[in-house]
Amino acid sequence: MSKTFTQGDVAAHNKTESLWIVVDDDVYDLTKFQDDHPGGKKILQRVAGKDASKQFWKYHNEGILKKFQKQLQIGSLDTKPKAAAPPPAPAPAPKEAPKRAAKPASSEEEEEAEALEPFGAQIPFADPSWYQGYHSPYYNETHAALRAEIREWIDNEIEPNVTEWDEKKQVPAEVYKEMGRRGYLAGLLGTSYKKEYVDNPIKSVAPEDWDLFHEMLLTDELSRTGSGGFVWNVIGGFGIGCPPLVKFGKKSLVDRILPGILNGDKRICLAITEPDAGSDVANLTCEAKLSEDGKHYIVNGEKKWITNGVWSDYFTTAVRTGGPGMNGVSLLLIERDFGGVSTRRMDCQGVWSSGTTYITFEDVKVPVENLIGKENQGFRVIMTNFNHERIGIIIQCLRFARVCFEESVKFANKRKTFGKKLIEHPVIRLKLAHMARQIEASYSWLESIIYQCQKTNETEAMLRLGGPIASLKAQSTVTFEFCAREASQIFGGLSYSRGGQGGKVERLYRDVRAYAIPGGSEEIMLDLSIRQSMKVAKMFGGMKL
Ligand code: HEM
Repeated sequence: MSKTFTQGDVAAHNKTESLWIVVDDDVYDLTKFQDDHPGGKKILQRVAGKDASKQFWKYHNEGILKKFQKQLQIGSLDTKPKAAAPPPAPAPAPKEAPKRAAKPASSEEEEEAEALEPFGAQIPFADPSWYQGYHSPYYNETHAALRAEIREWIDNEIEPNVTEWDEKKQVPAEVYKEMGRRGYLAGLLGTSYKKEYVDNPIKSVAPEDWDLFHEMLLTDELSRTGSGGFVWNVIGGFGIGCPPLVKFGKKSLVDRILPGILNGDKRICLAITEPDAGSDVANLTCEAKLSEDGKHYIVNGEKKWITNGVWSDYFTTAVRTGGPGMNGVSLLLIERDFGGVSTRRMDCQGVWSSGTTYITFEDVKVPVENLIGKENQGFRVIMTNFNHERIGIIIQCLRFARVCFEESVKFANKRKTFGKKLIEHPVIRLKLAHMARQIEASYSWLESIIYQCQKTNETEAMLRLGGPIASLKAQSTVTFEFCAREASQIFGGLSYSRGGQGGKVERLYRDVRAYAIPGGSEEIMLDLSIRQSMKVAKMFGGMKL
């Protein structure tokens, strides 16, 4: 936007027929837009030809400018200070970057390691503390480079559109493709980076340096959009449907279908829950009967609340191949092309753009090569997968809680009631304080668990971390719910209506149950956390009570 104008130029356009305003030293021509302005045209006509920055920021958040700038900005004031040169694009981390993350070397080396440069808006508690220059044993320059790479993409290309996508209940297919093109999908499997299966490995981190903190960061930064629907659209089905294939599928099956998925051309989801079996997985009824020649399973049954099902090419499906209970369950990779698969979109309270689906399988003929793991031993695969799923839920919930906090802090610093800004009222600060303490405590526990996952093999993690992960899942959904509620009270009516300044909070409030119920409800999680932890402590020879 190279054109410059004087104050006088702008002042000359102070009529309905030619209506210009200034916001933050930039000049906008609202002549055509005034009739479409959701706040009304009269309010714009009152500030025609003037600097309307103060009025603008009173009624809108940053997203509005991002969205409309291209269309309405015609230039800047000649008095606008020159922008500083943009920071250099994130470069691949140098090979010799200090490897503090989850690989603390000698204590001497650790002492020498400096905290990373501050990053982001520097609002305390709105980002994790290492974004504000706090020391951390978990992160190094590769994490900082990845963080900058994702944030740039989200801020510029995703966030401005998320509300529209949520209302349409669909994210353009191109965005999932872009996830593949950027090499993100290959890093979201709860294991090492799958470089050999992708055309473009991730830019800012060498695949051999990839760790679970990079994975956490990716999910966390995607969640800054403040939309469970968006996050689930791009990684929901994939993040839970693909890991069982990668970890337990036959090599020939993995080689055939994984590249299409990781490059963003094909989509996969996890189909476990049924109309009559949710957290009670051992009771599922969708059946798979082996054909007489032993070459196929014939699958019949229904699945419900399946994220991404409507758009999926592949379904990692729990089926009954044996007798009742957990020892008769197997996992099959069902392909839509086999025929007999019907998907219907479900209307739900939240996560609108995630594509929650009802599926029917009618005489679907599935080759035995598509069995994931061993016959009748699918329950173990499902249980292993749960840890990864729950950690994903925890990361998202804690970032959503931070979004509620961040939106509240920003709003409380501009909205005035009874002659004072909201932030000057102790009752509002108390709300923020209760939000922050829960977010930070939960996040520190999350970092510790991620570190344990990194140090522990999958079986040990399933046994020893299953209890703490279940507990933290409940802790994070309760924290999210609390923050969504308190943010909503702070925004008042603005978070009761959809869109606008309280739009993110309103949306997240609706998304809460999509986190508190699936992946193990709060009640089941809390009970499991104690049962599992006690059982494992006994198994490992401790707790002689
Ligand atoms: C670049 C110029 C502007 C654009 C693109 C714009 C755009 C919008 C949009 C999209 C909304 C819908 C609510 C939302 O999504 O936030 C809105 C609402 C509103 N706008 Fe503007 N606006 C502009 C300038 C202004 C100015 C200068 C004023 C005041 C003098 C104003 C006052 C309002 C009011 C009062 C509302 C209703 C807020 C509510 O529902 O609580 N707008 N505007």
